[in-house]
Amino acid sequence: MFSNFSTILNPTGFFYLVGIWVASRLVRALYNVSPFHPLSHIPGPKLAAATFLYEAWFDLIRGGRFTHEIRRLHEIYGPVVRINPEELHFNDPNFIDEVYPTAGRTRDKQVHYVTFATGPTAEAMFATINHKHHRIRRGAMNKFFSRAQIARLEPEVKRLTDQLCDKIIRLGTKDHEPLDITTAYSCFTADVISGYCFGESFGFVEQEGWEPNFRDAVVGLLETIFLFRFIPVTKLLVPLVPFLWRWLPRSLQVYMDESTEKMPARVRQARREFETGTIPSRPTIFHALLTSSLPEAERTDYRLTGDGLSLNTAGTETTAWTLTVATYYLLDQPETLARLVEELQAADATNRTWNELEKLPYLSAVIAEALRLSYGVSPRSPRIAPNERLVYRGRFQGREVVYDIPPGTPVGMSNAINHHNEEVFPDSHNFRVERWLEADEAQRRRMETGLTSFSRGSRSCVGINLAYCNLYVAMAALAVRVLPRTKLYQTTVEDVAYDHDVFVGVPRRESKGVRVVVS
Ligand code: HEM
Repeated sequence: MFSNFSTILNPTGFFYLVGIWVASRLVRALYNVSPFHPLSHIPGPKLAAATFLYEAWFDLIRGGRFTHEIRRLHEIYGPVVRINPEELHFNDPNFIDEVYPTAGRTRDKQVHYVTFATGPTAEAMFATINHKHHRIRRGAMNKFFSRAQIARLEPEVKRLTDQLCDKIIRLGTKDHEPLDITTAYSCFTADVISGYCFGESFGFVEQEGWEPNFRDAVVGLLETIFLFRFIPVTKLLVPLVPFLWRWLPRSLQVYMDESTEKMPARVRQARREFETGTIPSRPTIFHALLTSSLPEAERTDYRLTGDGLSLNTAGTETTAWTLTVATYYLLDQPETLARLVEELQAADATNRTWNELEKLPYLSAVIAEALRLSYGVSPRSPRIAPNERLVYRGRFQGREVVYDIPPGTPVGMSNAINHHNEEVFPDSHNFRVERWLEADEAQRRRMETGLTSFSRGSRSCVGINLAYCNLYVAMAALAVRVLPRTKLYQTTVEDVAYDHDVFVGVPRRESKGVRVVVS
């Protein structure tokens, strides 16, 4: 046996093995583009159908630019495109509910999509492949994020919002330094989530300045997703990160400390309280999961830590970026801000509840438009119907097209494409609040369907109520108290315009952020 092993390890054996591997990839690529492949009838470039290298070129090498390429492919090939050997992409709002149906129809996630998750987050609800498995995990979390539960949090969101507005004004009028407003908003959203989910706010708004915060660390970590997706072996390096501690930037150190020390400690404390029957003063998501009907295997410290970490990352930058996009456009379009302030002042908005704020039409339209142009998760988020044959019927270049989609095919749509469908959102690159107010009933329904910021169906955002509560309460207060005394500083539309994906959509790399000065 050892002599066989050493034969393989000698240079000839090694090249022999590499040769076999390359030949097997070539045979696979040929099969992928052959008429025998079950997706051979779906249009798309042959190279994309042959190999994942096509996608890797745009996402890994060119840095998160595959969604732009997918948009281009739809222009050439129509509403359904085969974007890699196994996966289809759709550009048709009428098909949203087929790709993302409610829990009654089975939808798995695709391994290729979630493979970037590492460590405990690979065990989080978000990364769960199997539909039934996900339903069990999600069932335990839904109640914690229900509208009624979030409404109880409202006084805390209000308190943090006031603290945020006070601090922006205090620091802005003291040192007159330009402020990267996303950093401030990220401090706020991280504090809300930590206060609600983990029983204790991180205190980023309360601290003297805006540092530390998780913003740079989260964006930095999201930058790794394509590396992990296309070269999964690089995930083996992740356990080395704690040993690189003192060479890491400060923001990453704070985040790593949170992930590797503090989050597991919170889980352990919640378990101690659960086991000793202690009633916590502020129950956390971990108490909710431990007291739920989750099976024992689902309640390990490791898995609960994964859920905690993913809640932290999922909710912070998404909400902060939506507030940033709203802020940019309101400052860039003074007449829009004036109309919003007029509505808010007439309604005495800073003393209104979330429920009451949601009834204000102009504020709601500002939030909808900010969600549209901030995208949430910008690239595609595929789903698999393992046992269901989907049938797509649509039109392309004046003729009807019908495609039969075999069970087990990953199918997806992208917010960065959905939100620029010109038939649904004419003049889609402009922030036009009025589109939501002037639309007739039918057009409004089309826009509500086409707005997929929180995704749809069984895997849609579990934090949607928390996100809306933050957005309504914070937007109302910021618009009345902060924005009328704020100006953009060396910031243009390029600093909010979608440029590439890092899971969420972000502007060009040279951007210095949305910077403001307060007087
Ligand atoms: C404007 C704010 C937000 C946007 C636009 C947003 C968007 C999304 C989207 C598009 C998904 C689906 C991802 C996929 O298909 O793979 C998602 C899932 C998720 N979001 Fe959010 N989100 C926001 C805020 C939040 C908040 C505040 C939290 C919680 C604190 C949160 C927690 C989650 C979790 C845990 C999932 C995974 C759900 C599951 O797998 O069942 N999000 N979000």
